[in-house]
Parts: sequence; structure tokens; C-alpha cells
Amino acid sequence: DHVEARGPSYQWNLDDFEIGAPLGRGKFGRVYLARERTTHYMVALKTLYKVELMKGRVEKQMNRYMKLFRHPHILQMLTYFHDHKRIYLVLEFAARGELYKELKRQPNERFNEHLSAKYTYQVADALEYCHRNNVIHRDIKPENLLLTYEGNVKLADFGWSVHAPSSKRNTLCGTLDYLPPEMVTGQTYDIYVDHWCLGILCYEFLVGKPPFLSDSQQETYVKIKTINIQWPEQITPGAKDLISRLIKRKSSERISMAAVKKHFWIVKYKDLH
Ligand SMILES: CC(C)NC(=O)[C@H]1CCC[C@H]1Nc1nc(Nc2ccc(C(=O)N(C)C3CCN(C)CC3)cc2)ncc1C(F)(F)F
Repeated sequence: DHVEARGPSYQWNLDDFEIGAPLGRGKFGRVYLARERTTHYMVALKTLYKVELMKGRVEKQMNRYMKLFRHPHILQMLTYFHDHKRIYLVLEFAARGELYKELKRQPNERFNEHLSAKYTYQVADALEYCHRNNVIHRDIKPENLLLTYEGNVKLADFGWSVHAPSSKRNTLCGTLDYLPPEMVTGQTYDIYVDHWCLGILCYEFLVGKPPFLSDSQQETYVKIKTINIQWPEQITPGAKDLISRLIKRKSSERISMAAVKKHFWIVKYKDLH
């Protein structure tokens, strides 16, 4: 709202901000802590080099993202602007940083049932909103989640999101661990890919690593297609029930985000401290 104080037609530029410490590197460029000069509002300033993003698609993606996404568990893009070299995204600053680092910092590198249920609930809430707007995130994993000062989740990085349904085969870099069978076999897929990923995410919160982690991609493919999951003892019957209802081969059998939010294990643990 501070940023919108200048009115929707104001052309923001770099001089409106004092640039602070680097927060790290995103996929396409660096991210800095920044402060808006007049209101002292803290933001994250993500710089993207134009050369990678010349395609007009980015502009469309930005506009779709900006207009649509106002949700407590989705990282908000406040505005964006560009100079001759770069595009600058002015994003919400999440003070407690990257959730995957928080996961690694935990004893045994895993979250207890309260944090796992709380974060799973908040991601389900964000996904329900995305799906209501016919957007598939497609890249749900700890690396794409940030934490606010209060310890709540912000879903970020809609770089891979597309309108449902889609059969867009993108060169998915990085881990296959989160891929559902329909994406592994290149079939068309729908919003239910995010339901599968939520199941994988909940498992990783509780165990500290995803269920199909293997030494080779080939082995991971086989485990995904056969849905070969081990259930270590820290996964209680309630958590196993929820995860099993999300990691279903038939996408239509995966329970809805509304059902996740009402699931007895989520309800029991999400507000405990
Ligand atoms: C989801 C997406 C895939 N991820 C990203 O974009 C990443 C790429 C780089 C940073 C992050 N992007 C953001 N990060 C924050 N907050 C933040 C991050 C890191 C720390 C932190 O732990 N340090 C600075 C520590 C402090 C201590 N030293 C030792 C290490 C770094 C603290 C707060 N807010 C908004 C964003 C956003 F998204 F708006 F850009």
C-alpha cells in the first residue's frame, strides 16, 4: 500500500529506493534488500537481466501475476520497472528468509508435526487460491517457500506457473523428486500436479528429504511411477493418511485443497505450538 501511495500510474525507478544488503541469488539474477525512500518501507528488489527475458511473455506473466495475486500466503509483487539493462521486480520482503534453510537448521533437519501441519496448511491455502484463478504453480518445493517475520509461509517464484490445463513440456532443471507420474511421462496435466507436490512437500517437512530421493534420475523415475514410498517412524498415522491421499497416481483421486485444510491431522497440529 505504501508502494501504491504514489498512485497506479506512477513510474517507479531505481532512485526511489536505497539498496541494502544482497539477500542472495534468484534464478535469473540477484536479490537485494531495499528501502523505499519516502516511506522507509522494506522490500526485496529482484534484478533480472533483460537478455534472458526479452520475450514479451514476461510482461504478460508479470501483469497476470501482479493483478491476481493478493493472498496472505503468496509473496506479493508490489511493482516492477526496467532500465536499459535490467528488469527490477519490487517484491514483498520475507524477513525470516528461505524455508529450505530453516528446514536444514532444525534438529535432525526436519520439522515437528506442528510446523509441518502449519506450513502444509498455508501452502494448501495459497494453492486453493491459485487454482481458483486457474493457475498451476507446478514448482512447489521447499526452495520456493519463504518465511515472514511471524513465521508464516509465502509461496513465491511463479516462474513456471501456467494456465491450466497444459501439456507444456519445459526443460525442468534441477530435481525430479517432486514430479508427478503424469509429468514424468509427458502427458497433459492439470491443477492436480500441485496436489501431488503438496504431498511430497509434507513428507519432506516431516522426514527431511523427499520420498523418491535416489542416487540416479532413473531410480527416481521408477520410484515415482511405482509410487514406492518408505514410511519412517516419525510419520504418524494421521500424517501418513494425508500424504497417501495426495500422492495418488490418478490425479482425480488426489484430495482437494479444501479437504487438506480440513484433514484431521492438519486441524490437530497446525495451531499447536
Ligand atoms: C522464493 C525464491 C525462489 N527465492 C528467492 O527469491 C531467494 C533468492 C535470494 C533471496 C530470496 N528472495 C527473497 N528473500 C527474502 N528474504 C530473505 C532472504 C534471505 C535471507 C537470509 O537468510 N539472509 C540474507 C542470510 C543472512 C545471513 N547470511 C550469513 C546468509 C544470508 C533473509 C530474508 N524476501 C523476499 C525475496 C524475494 F523472493 F522477494 F526475492
